[in-house]
Amino acid sequence: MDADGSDDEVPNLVQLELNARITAEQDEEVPKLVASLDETTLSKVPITIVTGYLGAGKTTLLNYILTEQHGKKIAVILNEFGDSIDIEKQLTVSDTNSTEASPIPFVPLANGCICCSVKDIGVAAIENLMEQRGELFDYILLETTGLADPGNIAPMFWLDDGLGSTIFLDGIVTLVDAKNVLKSLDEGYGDEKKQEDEHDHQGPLLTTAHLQISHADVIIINKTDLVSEEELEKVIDRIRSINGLARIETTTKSQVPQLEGLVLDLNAYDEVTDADLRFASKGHSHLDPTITTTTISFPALSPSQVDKFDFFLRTILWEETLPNATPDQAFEIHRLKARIPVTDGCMLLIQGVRNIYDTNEVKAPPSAKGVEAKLVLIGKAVDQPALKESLIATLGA
Ligand SMILES: Nc1nc2c(ncn2[C@@H]2O[C@H](COP(=O)(O)OP(=O)(O)OP(=O)(O)O)[C@@H](O)[C@H]2O)c(=O)[nH]1
Ligand SMILES: [Zn+2]
Repeated sequence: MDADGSDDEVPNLVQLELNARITAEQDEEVPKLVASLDETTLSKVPITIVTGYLGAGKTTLLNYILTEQHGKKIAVILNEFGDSIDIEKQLTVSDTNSTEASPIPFVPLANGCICCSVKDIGVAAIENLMEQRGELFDYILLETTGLADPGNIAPMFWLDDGLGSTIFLDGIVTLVDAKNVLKSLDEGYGDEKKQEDEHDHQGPLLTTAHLQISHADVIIINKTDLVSEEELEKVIDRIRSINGLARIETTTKSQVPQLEGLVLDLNAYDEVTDADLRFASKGHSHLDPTITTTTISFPALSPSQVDKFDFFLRTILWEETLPNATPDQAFEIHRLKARIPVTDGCMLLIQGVRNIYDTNEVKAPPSAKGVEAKLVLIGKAVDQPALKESLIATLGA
């Protein structure tokens, strides 16, 4: 885990101050605290990380979801102080269980969802919260603070099955403020600290906005009411050039047309489909000087090249150097997806975030016959020719 991943201890809960008004109607709908978690019947709960720059519309999205009648039991976790106040103000809060005897800082809502606030985030913390609550939820949504780097958060929740966690990472949704995002990308607007850091290194600016866009599986461009159609097109093009893998949606007031595929059921970390990689492979532009998406295509691997390919990945992700080639510029990989056919009829599906990656070997579908291998990289200087040269040289070595 990298330097920032030090959130191993269970964080303190931030007590929501509730001035609860209990109505008879709500009282009936609010589920009571019952059974504790039963390991044997437990299925894993997907967690979606909702990120986005300051004021982009994260809380607006979560409020929208919490008040909609979608028939789903969603636990919303806020990783910030300010928003607990928003939620308290904006939602009719029922607090049947929070007498002195109950330390649980959840706000149960009329549609079966709950909301709570944590100071720090971590798998243990969230599992504890779920256990405390004694109920199963269909989904967990975690709103990070506006300055969070999702590349540090995602690996915490992207766990191997073997670890027996009760939650799994479904994906990362990044809210973008259509009006301010270009400024944020160009100037690190409101982001002075990052900017100072960047001045120490040379090269184009890497802002929080870049990090939040490059790690996203879904990007919701919000506040479209504040920009013209031309401006919106520019925003979409810039974002697409940074992240060619993410699904992009535009909204006003964070009102997503549906939850499935945009906020829930993203499955962004459990498979790599052809469709996932198709868009990224349509050539790349250089609208953003800092972060870009690039696709490296190469022939299917022979079984003896599989280990060599893995060595290539380990070297670029863990050593941050190129085997058998010299990089022209320092590179930095934020996100990686690959579909690699092997000539023995297997297919390698590879997922990566920062320096962590996971390879799944599946039987290649018939449609994969004669298809090239594709490695998609999102990051800094990932489009330099030396990367492909290194790969080809390593496979041939
Ligand atoms: N004009 C306009 N305003 C919006 C839209 N969506 C949200 N807002 C407003 O923008 C402000 C910030 O929205 P939030 O949802 O609090 O943003 P956030 O990302 O949670 O902000 P932080 O938690 O402070 O980082 C609020 O006043 C919202 O009402 C939109 O589509 N158009
Ligand atoms: Zn917020």
